[in-house]
Amino acid sequence: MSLSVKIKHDFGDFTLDVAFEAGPGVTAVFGPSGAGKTSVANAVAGLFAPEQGMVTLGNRCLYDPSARVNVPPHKRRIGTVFQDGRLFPHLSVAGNLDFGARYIPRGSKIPNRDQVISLMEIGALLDRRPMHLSGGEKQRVALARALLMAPELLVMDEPLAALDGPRKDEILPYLERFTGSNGVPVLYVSHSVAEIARLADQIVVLRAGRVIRCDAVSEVLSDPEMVPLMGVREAGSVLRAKILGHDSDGLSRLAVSGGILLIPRVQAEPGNYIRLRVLAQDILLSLEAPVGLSSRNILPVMVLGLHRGDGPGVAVSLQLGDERLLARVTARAAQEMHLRPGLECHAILKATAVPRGDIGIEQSGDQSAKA
Ligand SMILES: Nc1ncnc2c1ncn2[C@@H]1O[C@H](COP(=O)(O)OP(=O)(O)OP(=O)(O)O)[C@@H](O)[C@H]1O
Repeated sequence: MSLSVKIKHDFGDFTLDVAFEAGPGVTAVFGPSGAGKTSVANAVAGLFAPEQGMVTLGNRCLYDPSARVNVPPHKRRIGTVFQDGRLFPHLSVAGNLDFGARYIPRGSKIPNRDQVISLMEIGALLDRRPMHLSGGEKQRVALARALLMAPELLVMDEPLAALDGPRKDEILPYLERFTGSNGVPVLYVSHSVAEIARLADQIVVLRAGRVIRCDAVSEVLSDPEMVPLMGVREAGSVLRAKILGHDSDGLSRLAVSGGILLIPRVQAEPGNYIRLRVLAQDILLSLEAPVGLSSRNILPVMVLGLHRGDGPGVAVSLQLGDERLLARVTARAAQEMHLRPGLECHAILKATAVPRGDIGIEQSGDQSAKA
């Protein structure tokens, strides 16, 4: 099932002019505040009718003003999850979960209610009203409700934005299960690079109402040209790694394309795949293979390109096996080391540089989508 979006709308002092295709898996819509992300999500969900354009899902046209087509939100087969949960306050959790079922067309493949409840661990909450739920619990119920509508697409608009840091970390594994287990494509609006690195497969980057990039997450996040938009502290790459084993000293051994990495113990069994976000600022470069260094993570890489920003830093994209790595060094170091495309060198990553929040466990049903 693929989503095709082509919309144009003049808000007066802001023009939205966006076109992209989203395939299976999770497609992030990323951009700074005011770039048009929510307007895109609303146009897809049927909550906003742009002046021109077309929205199609699979072979169904959902919106085409020139042909007077505007399928109402509840008939679009799109599950929505917003920042504030938007649960019905007068219904219990069970009532909220069952609400969407009335709009499921006959013959649809309906998800198993008990399985969804257990996936989101909300079995103990079924009799409660939303006002008696925590922010994280509300979002888990909203996720379950969206899934139980048997949607053909899920639209999530900043589903974690209203939660504080620890609450975000708590709900991210549910989102991973959610996006990884059901095979329904997801349009995920966020301005958080960390969330996108962990959850998304593709990314549509918006700036001032236009699409400036639409590609695989691993490509976009490791592109040095994207660093100004991501923010220098957030810039980094996403690596797919297989857990080889857990050592007795508390480190896990991972195979990444092009080498082996050691990082603090990962909470998943050997054989599983994880995605690892490696920040550009946590990578050192060395022309020679370093000896006598405390870091065990020394990977052979080749310089692909450099991007000089306004500050003292240079973003360096690197080829690591089949993957891309992004490093940030000072312009002075880049000059003195004569860093240039084609140069072979060594990337060094401190084992403790990858925080737990930057590790996503891939769900077994989703290997192909995240490959
Ligand atoms: N109904 C409206 N009337 C006038 N302008 C609007 C309307 N809706 C959105 N806009 C404008 O369109 C632009 C994009 O808004 P939108 O909410 O889609 O951006 P966003 O990327 O989701 O931003 P944020 O991350 O801050 O939520 C903004 O400049 C906003 O002021």
